[in-house]
Amino acid sequence: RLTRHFYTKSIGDLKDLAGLDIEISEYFTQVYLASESLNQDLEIKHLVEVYLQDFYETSGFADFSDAILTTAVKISHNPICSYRLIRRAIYLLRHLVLRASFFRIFQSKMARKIFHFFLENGWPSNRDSIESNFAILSIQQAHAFDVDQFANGLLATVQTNCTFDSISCHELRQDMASQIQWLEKAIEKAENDGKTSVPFLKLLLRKAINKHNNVFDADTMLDLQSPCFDRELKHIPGDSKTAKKVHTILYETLQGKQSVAASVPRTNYWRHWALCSGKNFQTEEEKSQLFCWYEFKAHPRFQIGPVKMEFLNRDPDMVQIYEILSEKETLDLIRNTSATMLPSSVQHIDMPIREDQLDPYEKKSRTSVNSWLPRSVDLIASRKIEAITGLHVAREIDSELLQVASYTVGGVFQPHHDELVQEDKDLPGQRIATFMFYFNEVELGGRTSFPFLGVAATPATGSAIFWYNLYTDGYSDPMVDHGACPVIMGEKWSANKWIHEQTQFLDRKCTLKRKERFQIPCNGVVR
Ligand SMILES: O=C(O)CCC(=O)C(=O)O
Ligand SMILES: [Fe+2]
Repeated sequence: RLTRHFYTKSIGDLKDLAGLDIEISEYFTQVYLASESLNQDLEIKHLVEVYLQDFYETSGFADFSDAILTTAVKISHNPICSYRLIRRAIYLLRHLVLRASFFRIFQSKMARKIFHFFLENGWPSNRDSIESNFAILSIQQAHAFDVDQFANGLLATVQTNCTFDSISCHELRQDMASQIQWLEKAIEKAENDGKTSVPFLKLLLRKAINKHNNVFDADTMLDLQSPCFDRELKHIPGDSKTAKKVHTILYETLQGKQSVAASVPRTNYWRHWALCSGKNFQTEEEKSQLFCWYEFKAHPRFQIGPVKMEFLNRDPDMVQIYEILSEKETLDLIRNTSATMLPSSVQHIDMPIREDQLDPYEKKSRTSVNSWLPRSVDLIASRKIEAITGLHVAREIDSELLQVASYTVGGVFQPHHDELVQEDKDLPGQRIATFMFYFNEVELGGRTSFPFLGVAATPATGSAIFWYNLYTDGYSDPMVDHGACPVIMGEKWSANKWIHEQTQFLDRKCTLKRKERFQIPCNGVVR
């Protein structure tokens, strides 16, 4: 193997770890119940107890609605279970295995299996720990999840069996308001689970409140990134419960639950997050232009098998095309990709605010793994894109290789524009259009939001979304910024086909008129 596992970003790697963890726990349970051998080393015995308690507290009782999925999949699909799993591996399992007597006591196939697994794939590292924190905080931030409910396992509308313990709550503390809320939760949890020192947490909380009150400024309260509460906090237990987070106020404003002075910034982050949790900002007038239809004219083949299409937006036109790939085709493409995925990078990021003003967890603009499929593999998909869009796609000069990406729980791609920033001389022109497939349905979250259009697309198996990135004059259309919302539960597989402008020139003529848009026809008719 050339690469280590990416436990927090790659769903396959995470499932591997979950599978191993289940086997380990079953084995430890047997040993613990059956033999006296653990009494030879009381420290190991204690570590095994702690490990098992952690396992049974979370994954051990994993019992989610879908009976078809294996336990390892259910665990990797749940952000809280996955978070606890990664920590169990980093802090508890490593401790255990590194003890000199481990292999003496567990001279078994299982011990060798553990050893080989981590030798081959690498230990979950400090980096995995940071990334899993980031994942949880992305979910919390985008959805304004209440700390109390989130810590007790509520994910939007789904109550799960996994919860955060006092150690997790302590680790999840961030700046200001979030820090205070997580620390209060950590104290509450520590009073019951005894895993962390309550006086220590109280000290941290006192410090956090002082810091908050020092930084808090009522006049600039509604500034863009204020991570504060809406007032100074008193040093009395539970005071923060009656204060509102400025984040929450802004969020509720966008949700339409509150109206706040016009000074509230409407940056695309806030809109992005609100879109992620189901809000829509299109006007009634805009909505009245949307419809779905059977397309049977774009290509002769659609005469006998029309495709289901839907306008999600007009001007710029953005469509979702349904059931364009069969389930088998999506599974084949996933299978062809899985072995070669590496963490995604970005060429640039179109941010409304400067990088140094961002919270640490906003800095990671794209947390997924991806890889590119050879042209021979994506040919069927490319031909379908050609039939639907009327663009040239299949040849080397027409488009980039199909980029398949997958996201685990908490995986995001912050809002950005798909245009190429540094024009690559080898590539024939700008990315005139994007055709993006969804290979699966996401259990919860994972939409693609278009903050400026005020609409988000929902992943549906075998469907795709399509839009033009450029005006007909060749300049980029800023309205089609878009971002991937955090996956709350499940996993997400999508694939981008970036179509280049050069070979389209006979069919998509450029114009001298400024800022005119390409239109997507409905059975040959444009507006
Ligand atoms: O996966 C998504 O929803 C969006 C991905 C995207 O925008 C990209 O890869 O450029
Ligand atoms: Fe994109």
